[in-house]
Amino acid sequence: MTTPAPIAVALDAPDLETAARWAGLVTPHVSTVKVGLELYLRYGPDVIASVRGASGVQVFLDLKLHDIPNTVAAAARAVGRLKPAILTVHASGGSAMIQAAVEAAPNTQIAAVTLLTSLSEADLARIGIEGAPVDAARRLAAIAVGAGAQALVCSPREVAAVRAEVGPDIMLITPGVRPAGADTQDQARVATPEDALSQGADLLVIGRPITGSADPGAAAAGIAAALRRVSH
Ligand SMILES: O=c1ccn([C@@H]2O[C@H](COP(=O)(O)O)[C@@H](O)[C@H]2O)c(=O)[nH]1
Repeated sequence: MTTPAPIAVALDAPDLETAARWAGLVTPHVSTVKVGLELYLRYGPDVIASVRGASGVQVFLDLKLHDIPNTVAAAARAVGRLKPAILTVHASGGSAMIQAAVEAAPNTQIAAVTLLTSLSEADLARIGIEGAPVDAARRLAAIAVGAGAQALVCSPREVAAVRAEVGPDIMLITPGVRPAGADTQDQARVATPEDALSQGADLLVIGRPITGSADPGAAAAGIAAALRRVSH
């Protein structure tokens, strides 16, 4: 029996049955399943138990909270009761907001999203984030860790620089992961699973390259095997 790979499969499914089926297929191969806005807004808290299933796989709740500190604290407290292993907030919400989430959900790792991986350098410039994305990612990472975030979400292209900024103890989570030659779809700042891992990511978020496959279990197993080759 091999150790599950450090992959969070994004269960971005249109319905609960599909999400639970995908979770069942991938959990022998991966450490984590991720529930995002699509499922949570449709089904609410029940979705967590459904995808956790009998395997008890770690659940990552990707709600990307972004509001005033009092509101984020209340939201983090509410979902913290569901015991997700990880909950996301936007780092751009600022120190007080991140700290409020950390204090409100003490049994969940708060992961601050630096810059969405769907944004290109040109997109970022249009919203006032000029220059190389890595500079803003590092700045946001430092703010988030200073506010108590135990994890960060960043592009695999920026993960080495973010690691240099925050040190070895912070969990670095990278979406924007595509196997070589795969369609990047709406992702802009991407890398392969092997590169993300070798650049220092602790947990790779992968959705459609697995769930869009005819056999999600086999797709997850294939990427997990490729990652094992990198780490040996
Ligand atoms: O910067 C971010 C933050 C979160 N995500 C989420 O990750 C998955 C990626 O899915 P793919 O199908 O592999 O593109 C998705 O749930 C996003 O909401 C992100 O992509 N980028």
